[in-house]
Amino acid sequence: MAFVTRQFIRSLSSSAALHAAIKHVTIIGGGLMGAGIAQVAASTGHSVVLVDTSEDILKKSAKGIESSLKRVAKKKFAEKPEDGEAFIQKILKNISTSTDAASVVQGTDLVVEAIVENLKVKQDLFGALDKAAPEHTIFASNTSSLPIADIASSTARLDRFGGLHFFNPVPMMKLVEVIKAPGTSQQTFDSLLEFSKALGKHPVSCKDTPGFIVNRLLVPYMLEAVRLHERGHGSKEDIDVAMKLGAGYPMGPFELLDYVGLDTSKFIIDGWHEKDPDNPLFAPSPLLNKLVAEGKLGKKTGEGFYKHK
Ligand SMILES: CCCCCCCC(=O)CC(=O)SCCNC(=O)CCNC(=O)[C@H](O)C(C)(C)COP(=O)(O)OP(=O)(O)OC[C@H]1O[C@@H](n2cnc3c(N)ncnc32)[C@H](O)[C@@H]1OP(=O)(O)O
Ligand SMILES: NC(=O)C1=CN([C@@H]2O[C@H](COP(=O)(O)OP(=O)(O)OC[C@H]3O[C@@H](n4cnc5c(N)ncnc54)[C@H](O)[C@@H]3O)[C@@H](O)[C@H]2O)C=CC1
Repeated sequence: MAFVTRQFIRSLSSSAALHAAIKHVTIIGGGLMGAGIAQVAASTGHSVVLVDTSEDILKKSAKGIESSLKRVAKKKFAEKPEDGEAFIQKILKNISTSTDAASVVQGTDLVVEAIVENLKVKQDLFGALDKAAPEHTIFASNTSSLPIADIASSTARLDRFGGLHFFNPVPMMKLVEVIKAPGTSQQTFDSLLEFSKALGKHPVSCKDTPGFIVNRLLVPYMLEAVRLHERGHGSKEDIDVAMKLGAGYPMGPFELLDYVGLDTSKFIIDGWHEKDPDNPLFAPSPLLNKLVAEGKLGKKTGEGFYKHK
């Protein structure tokens, strides 16, 4: 009995220590998602290192974070703009940047990866980070569509590896899917749930199944919208208006595809099609492939299904 009690207290205190430990976060990938995750983590008092492959990309990420914070501050401090500026500067002070992931993970409690949606590239990154990061560091991927277990297999810390799937735009979207892979320990999963709550998000628990919850439903819907248009059964404008006014969605499927990025959408579809070639839900779209081949990747490049200013 005394043993059970001592063990129980020990497990409570070590789990409390782990929760308290998620203070220093390294975000790898400063694109749409990584910049948003960095913004939210810094805004909730975490110290953040944002990593990408070049200083130029990191400068663009920092600019994006600053303009997103300006939108938040404008609303929050409408009466006192000078307080808004101090609010922005305080948050920006919590973020530093680096192009050398291996050197910065040495002081981190949690790594959140938000790089390109490619299994091999993610495995190579985590394989290298596994050697550089301390024992206690938890690894998490923001993958939209890849199995967490496959990404984690490049490391020797399967118990300290899980999924943290955020939604775009991260500062606005309340949901985080927390994914427990077969190897993820309960303690790691609890820490990821706690971390999501500390960010002010609403976590849901997911199994490590294709697309988790949201994308398993969203991807077939968005692809079917593109196919409907490809069959000549509706203009993209009409389909978008129909889903906004008829189904209450904030964006139509073509607007959302442009917002997510057509390259990322194609990576997801191609990956699922390769694994399940006979499934008509994941059949590739000639129109989407054409736009990606032309470098029209959506909002981030100024043109996708639509032109963006
Ligand atoms: C086929 C393959 C497909 C694969 C897909 C996989 C991708 C994934 O893995 C998972 C995903 O993320 S899926 C995408 C999920 N996101 C959505 O569905 C977004 C839908 N859109 C919206 O919710 C609103 O249009 C939205 C919130 C974006 C904007 O709202 P509005 O339309 O009303 O426009 P605004 O008037 O500009 O904004 C409303 C308020 O939000 C503030 N805001 C917007 N963006 C912001 C940002 N980035 N940072 C800070 N604040 C931001 C804006 O200030 C405004 O506030 P108010 O002034 O109070 O109105
Ligand atoms: N776009 C979206 O709406 C969502 C995307 N995701 C997922 O998040 C991840 C990132 O997506 P986005 O931010 O949209 O992509 P993005 O293309 O906007 O950004 C990816 C960033 O990662 C950087 N990068 C690539 N390889 C790297 C490496 N080895 N080391 C460091 N940085 C590297 C790139 O330079 C780029 O800045 C993907 O796994 C995607 O599936 C998840 C939720 C929503």
